[in-house]
Amino acid sequence: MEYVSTRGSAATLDFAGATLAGLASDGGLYVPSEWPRFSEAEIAGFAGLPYADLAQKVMQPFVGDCLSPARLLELTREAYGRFAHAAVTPLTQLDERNWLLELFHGPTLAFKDVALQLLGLFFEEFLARGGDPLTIVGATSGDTGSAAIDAVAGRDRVEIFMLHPSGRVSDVQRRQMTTVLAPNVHNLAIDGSFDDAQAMVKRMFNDPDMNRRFRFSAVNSINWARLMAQVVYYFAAALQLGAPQRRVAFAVPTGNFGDVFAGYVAARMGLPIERLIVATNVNDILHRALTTGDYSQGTVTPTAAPSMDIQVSSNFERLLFDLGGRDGGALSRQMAGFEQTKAMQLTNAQREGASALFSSARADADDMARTLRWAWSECAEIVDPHTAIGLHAARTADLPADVPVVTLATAHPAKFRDAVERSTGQRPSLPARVGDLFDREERYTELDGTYEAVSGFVAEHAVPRA
Ligand SMILES: Cc1ncc(COP(=O)(O)O)c(C=O)c1O
Ligand SMILES: N[C@@H](CCOP(=O)(O)O)C(=O)O
Repeated sequence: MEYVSTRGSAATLDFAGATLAGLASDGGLYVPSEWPRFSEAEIAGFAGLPYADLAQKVMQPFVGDCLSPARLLELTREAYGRFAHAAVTPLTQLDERNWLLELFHGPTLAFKDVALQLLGLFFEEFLARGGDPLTIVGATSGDTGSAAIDAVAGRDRVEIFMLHPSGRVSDVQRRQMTTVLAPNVHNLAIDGSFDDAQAMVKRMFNDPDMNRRFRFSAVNSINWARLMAQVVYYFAAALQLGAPQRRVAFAVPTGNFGDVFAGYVAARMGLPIERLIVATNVNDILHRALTTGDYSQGTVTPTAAPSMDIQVSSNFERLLFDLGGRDGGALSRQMAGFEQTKAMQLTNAQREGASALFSSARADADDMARTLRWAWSECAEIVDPHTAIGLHAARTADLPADVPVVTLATAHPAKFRDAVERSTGQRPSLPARVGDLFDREERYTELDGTYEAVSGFVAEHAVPRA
């Protein structure tokens, strides 16, 4: 399998190359040159497989000959053996129609672990084949940071710099990052929003001087390997609900459009998905884009679902590329316009293509609180605020009556226990594996939100190319 850039001019890479590169050198994102497709019989044959085995089958076409099937299976077994639930991503029924896909049984209690536990192993595997040490620079609104740090802390030949917006992540999220004291981990709290942090990361990847000195890679969902691993749980859930004979809809709490893009990939691979419902909070650039075609960046409003406080959704570029005829030159011009003016209109092909599979809903603070209370009082489930936004979208979606709706439960409620307690009166406790979080020492560096401050810090602490 070959990987091409959404902006058309970067070198084509294989899976290992795309994983280590993270972002393409022309500023675009890597995507497979074509979508592998399973037949209905092949999908039916996946039913009942253990999660790690299913993961190997779904991912092998993307990995190609960079890893043998036996080696990929060893890695998926190692990654998913670290999860606290035997099913890895168990499915829970809420009512006649609504299901929750619990994606928070990994080490850091959010869906990011599903991909990042594996990505840490891929880095180790591919770095062992030679080349310069890696400098990972990432941006987080709370969850990617802790999952990525857990995945690479203490690993040889990897240094990680994780930028989070100062004061805008929950206490649990911050401590999950800042109490990891491994020498290769650098937490940077910056003035500004997640979008500012993400823009800085992308700028560093395209800074010629920094690139000459350091070999950068990404742990955000701009890295294709992140999304590839997330495709698997769409198959796992749909198979349990009767796919491929039965169609299933998914409601996905969305910020950077990574998780829901993985659902799109599953559909392109042949999984019969009725609809992908993009659920946003009041930071609703995606809801506006999907309903009116207007993709224009507003200012970020802090909410009780802080991981979704995002107004520039990196992976939307992958969708626009695929729906716009895979024309890298045209997309490059469209994105350059957006980067200059902070606004763009979707083309007719992009709008029509998106509306065939996606719909969207926006939840404000009241919608979220009401849904948290509904889940607790009617279904005896405590969900986290992000999941509540997904559930709000699931419950208000216009779908055929016989289609089950799976809401992705993207984080453990204890990560956001103040917000959960405010709405439900229930304070979820932290699972035992992170129980001493508030007794641990914290270490992080506060930086002003300028590129110079961040790149200067990275240049001082990263391991240069040989
Ligand atoms: C708990 C939680 N839910 C939802 C999201 C949104 O996912 P995505 O950015 O892939 O759209 C995030 C952050 O990415 C998150 O941390
Ligand atoms: N919500 C995310 C934001 C980064 O998203 P990513 O999926 O692109 O890494 C977070 O929790 O950090």
